[in-house]
Amino acid sequence: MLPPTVRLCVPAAAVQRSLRCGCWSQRQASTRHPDPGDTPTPGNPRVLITGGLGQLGIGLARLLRKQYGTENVILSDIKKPSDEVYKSGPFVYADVTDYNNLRELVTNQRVTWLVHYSALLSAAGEANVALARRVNITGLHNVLDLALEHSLRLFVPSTIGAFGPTSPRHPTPDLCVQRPRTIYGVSKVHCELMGEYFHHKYGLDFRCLRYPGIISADSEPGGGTTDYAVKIFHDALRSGRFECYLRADTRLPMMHISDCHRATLEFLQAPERQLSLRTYNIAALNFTPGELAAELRHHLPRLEVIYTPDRVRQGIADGWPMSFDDSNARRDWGWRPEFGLPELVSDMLSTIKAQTQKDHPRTS
Ligand SMILES: NC(=O)c1ccc[n+]([C@@H]2O[C@H](COP(=O)([O-])OP(=O)(O)OC[C@H]3O[C@@H](n4cnc5c(N)ncnc54)[C@H](O)[C@@H]3O)[C@@H](O)[C@H]2O)c1
Ligand SMILES: C[C@@H](O)[C@H](N)C(=O)O
Repeated sequence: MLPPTVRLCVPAAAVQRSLRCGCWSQRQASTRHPDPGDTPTPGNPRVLITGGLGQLGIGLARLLRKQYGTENVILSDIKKPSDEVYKSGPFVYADVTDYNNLRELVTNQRVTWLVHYSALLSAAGEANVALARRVNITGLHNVLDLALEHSLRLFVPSTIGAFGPTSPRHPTPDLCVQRPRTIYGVSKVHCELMGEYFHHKYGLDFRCLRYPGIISADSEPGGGTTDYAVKIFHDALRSGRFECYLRADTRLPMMHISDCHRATLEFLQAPERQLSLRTYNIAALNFTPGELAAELRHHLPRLEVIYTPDRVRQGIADGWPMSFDDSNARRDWGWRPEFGLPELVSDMLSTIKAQTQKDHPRTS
């Protein structure tokens, strides 16, 4: 429960900001208007996903829509959706750096859960630190204020990138030294701490999972250090050759996208009394590029991989965890991954082949 002074104080700050920032009506054109529909209840939330057109958002929306109904899950982004996404359910333009834009959306659509996916990932952040600060830090402040003002359940993912070279790396526990050396990592530690602070001080229902590198077949990664583990599948099938920007022995925690989406849903649904932490590591597997290539060669024996380490991404990976200790998530809310390395590789290959067959029926 918020103390009365805080309840009064947060909306006042929001109103001041809304006066400074102006309005957002020019963006209505790109909106597939959601139907505000049934009254949201704790068992039937109304969910807004920010940054929803990246690697993770569309798949999570699909899962949440199965559970809570298509009209109750609104995807948003600053990018234009494909026809398929646009037709699949509600989509609205939302720039997370624009507080008024978000506030109007949350109010008009009676949003009760906010999944905040907008971010610049690790490599993209190093390439544009100023933009990463704006999207990852200002954007986060906007959603935290909104979540507090409207009593939302707020889910924000963190990452293996929230740790740095001085953290224990093999395995990395939930609670330990966190001194990341990327703007991405710094913004995620800031997020973890701000969310937990708002939870302890004002009772905000803040929930955060530290995701490993996520591997998906039908959505592209958006500028991270772990992207190689997606691209290798596409190049292996297309040309039988892959040039890797990490050394063969660079071990990182990874996860199949289905496990990531299921973990997110299960964590969002977990009763508050079961959560002893607000930020949890989740793990599935960890491997090196060399081990991934060896597993791929069980299917494609002639695969050729050459290693040309990229200074920036190798530097980032060298300071990240090699494996994650997720025992708290397993104990508190029953987290269990399903995909090991052989299952992940088989699934990626068959999904990409099926996709290619669908897109180019004569060439495959
Ligand atoms: N994919 C992974 O391996 C991974 C691992 C750990 C954590 N995460 C976290 O999960 C979340 C989603 O990751 P993803 O892989 O889908 O990222 P992504 O880079 O693929 O997508 C991010 C989306 O944010 C959008 N965006 C950028 N600026 C914006 C703005 N001003 N307003 C609104 N949207 C904006 C982009 O258009 C993009 O669609 C991120 O917070 C990321 O840190 C991802
Ligand atoms: C690990 C994760 O946060 C993201 N895939 C990145 O490499 O930046």
